[in-house]
Amino acid sequence: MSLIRGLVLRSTGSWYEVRDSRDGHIWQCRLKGKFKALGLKVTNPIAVGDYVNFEVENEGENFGIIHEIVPRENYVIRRSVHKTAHAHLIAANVDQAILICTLVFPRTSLGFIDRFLVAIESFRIPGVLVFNKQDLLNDEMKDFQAELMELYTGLGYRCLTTTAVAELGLDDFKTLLKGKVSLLSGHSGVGKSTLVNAIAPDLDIKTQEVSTFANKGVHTTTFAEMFELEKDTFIIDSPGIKELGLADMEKEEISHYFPEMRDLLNQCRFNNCQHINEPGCAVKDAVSEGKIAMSRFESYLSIMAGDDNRK
Ligand SMILES: Nc1nc2c(ncn2[C@@H]2O[C@H](COP(=O)(O)OP(=O)(O)OP(=O)(O)O)[C@@H](O)[C@H]2O)c(=O)[nH]1
Ligand SMILES: [Zn+2]
Repeated sequence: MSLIRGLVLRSTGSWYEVRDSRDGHIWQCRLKGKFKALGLKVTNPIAVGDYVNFEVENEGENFGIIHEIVPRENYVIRRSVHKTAHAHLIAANVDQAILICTLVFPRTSLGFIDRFLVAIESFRIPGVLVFNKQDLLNDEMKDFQAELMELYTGLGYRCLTTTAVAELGLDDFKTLLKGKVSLLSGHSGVGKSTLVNAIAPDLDIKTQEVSTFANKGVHTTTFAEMFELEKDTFIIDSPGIKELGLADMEKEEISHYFPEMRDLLNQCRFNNCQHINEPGCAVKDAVSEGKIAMSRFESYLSIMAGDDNRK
């Protein structure tokens, strides 16, 4: 029996919409009875962005049966708040994670940006910040934004500016996406839909809420969806930052997801230093010397303190 390679664009938990890698044809697939997951402890074995090998079940009706998953480059999960419970797989094989931000209407806080970046660092996915609504910034805000862009570019995150409503910066945004699988995130109201609609008017990227019944009561599970903007260019509309939760992250891990702290970590006096108030802390020294931005250190402290990560 010959298997066909395909890309999972959408899933409801029991059905998978799979794009035939040969011709882009869409198949409705279900899992083979004895399907073997990839060993991750997750509630759903397959997510959007997964490549699978499937068998044609019914050519005329476009039904297929998924036999196996192709090993993943990376994946994004929503960790469970309860350590014993399984995590939810959001997406796989993501080339970059883009946060759409705005400094006004609504203002994306620095804490929120940093939480996003910490989450994607933990998944080892490159991060990009797109600052939208340039038309609404006064000079003071523009200066502030320039400082932020310098800060984040210096940390290795690409930064772009756009004005979706006036179609400014859209070429850069398109170039950013071209040939890649991008996860798009951002607070409601930052202009995510406006941006995507401006570059791909035929799409309708409304996030889909799907309710599923689990053993004990009702759960609302949000599944991400993948869209093909043009050949080989895909976006995943991710349900939001809370999906990239830091809930179950170990405290010792967090500093490793701050690129500016990483190289200093073995220079602290105590090897279990939490970089909060220990003497001889290389991270705190770097903060006092201005080598680490105060806003980043504040985000670090707030994540360490377990503050709500949804704001
Ligand atoms: N002034 C200005 N307004 C913008 C810009 N981009 C989007 N908007 C407006 O901001 C509002 C929210 O935009 P949406 O595209 O719906 O935002 P969203 O991020 O998709 O939000 P959800 O649909 O809730 O997820 C709309 O009224 C847009 O017209 C921009 O660059 N400048
Ligand atoms: Zn330290």
